Amino acid sequence: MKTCLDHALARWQFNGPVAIALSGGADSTALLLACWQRWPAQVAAIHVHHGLQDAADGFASFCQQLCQQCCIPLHIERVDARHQPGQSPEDAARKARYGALTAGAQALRQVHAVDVRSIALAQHADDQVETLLLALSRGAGLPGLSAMPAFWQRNHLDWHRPLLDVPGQALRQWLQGQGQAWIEDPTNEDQTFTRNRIRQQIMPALAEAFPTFRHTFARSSAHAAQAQQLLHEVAQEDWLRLEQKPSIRGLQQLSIARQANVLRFWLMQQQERASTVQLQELQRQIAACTTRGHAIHIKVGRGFVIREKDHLLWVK
Ligand SMILES: Nc1ncnc2c1ncn2[C@@H]1O[C@H](COP(=O)(O)OP(=O)(O)OP(=O)(O)O)[C@@H](O)[C@H]1O
Repeated sequence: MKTCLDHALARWQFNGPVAIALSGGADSTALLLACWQRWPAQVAAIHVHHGLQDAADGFASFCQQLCQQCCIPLHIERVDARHQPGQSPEDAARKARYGALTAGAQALRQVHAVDVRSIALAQHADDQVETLLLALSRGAGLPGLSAMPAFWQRNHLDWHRPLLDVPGQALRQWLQGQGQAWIEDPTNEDQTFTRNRIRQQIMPALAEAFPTFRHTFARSSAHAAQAQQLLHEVAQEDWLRLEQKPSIRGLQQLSIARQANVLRFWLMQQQERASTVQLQELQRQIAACTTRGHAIHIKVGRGFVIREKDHLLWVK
């Protein structure tokens, strides 16, 4: 009988060869093994050695053994994922991991002669719901509610999440059916992480109250992603109309919603994000800016938005 995993892989299209981001946990072990069974000559693996946990060596040697057994080319990339002051440890580890996976794809090309075009991550349907709930708990806007995309391009690579429709439990059952072990991450039990509390306390309650919640929540995220795409297109049009400069007069002519949308778009270009309160204050000051002498100086992200003649400027 075909499993959800079989169906997900049957629908998945990628430019080969593909490197699986292999942590040694259940999800990426299942993705690697299932891909290798389907496309034995098209699959490689990258493991990122974080050095964050004492267990990191154990994860790396598990990945090494698994890949050796199946003759799958593996690259292990070491990273220093220590976080900067003010940055969350998980955020630092995630950023370091994406850089390391890109470097790993290059190493597979150079050292193993595998011409990797795509990287696949093993996040599944439960991870998607957790991401959406975390976004809701932060009061996120549409970008956060869109949750994780199944496909994007970055650094000349295609990035995929082919398992977003597959429940986590189905992956573990599939591995058990194959007699394949995996490594259980000891931090998954740690209730100080919000994600773990969601997994252990909220997900079972959701399953009881709304049996199809994975599917319907994913549909809501897809609607949010589509609406966000529209907002992005509107921002691009407004930005062109402003002649690609945040002119105060031009901004004043937009509705409050369009103004907020194009301001976020402009700040994104500076790699910055305004909090809701900062954006509201900025808009209040733009509205009040009716005389030559009106100064603007507002903290936004790691810098300030200031008035420079007829325009806004973002400075550090
Ligand atoms: N150390 C790592 N090396 C390579 N890829 C990783 C590593 N850690 C995570 N990934 C990839 O990122 C995905 C999401 O990571 P996350 O930490 O959310 O999940 P995980 O609990 O490690 O998943 P898994 O059950 O696959 O271990 C993983 O499914 C995997 O594809």
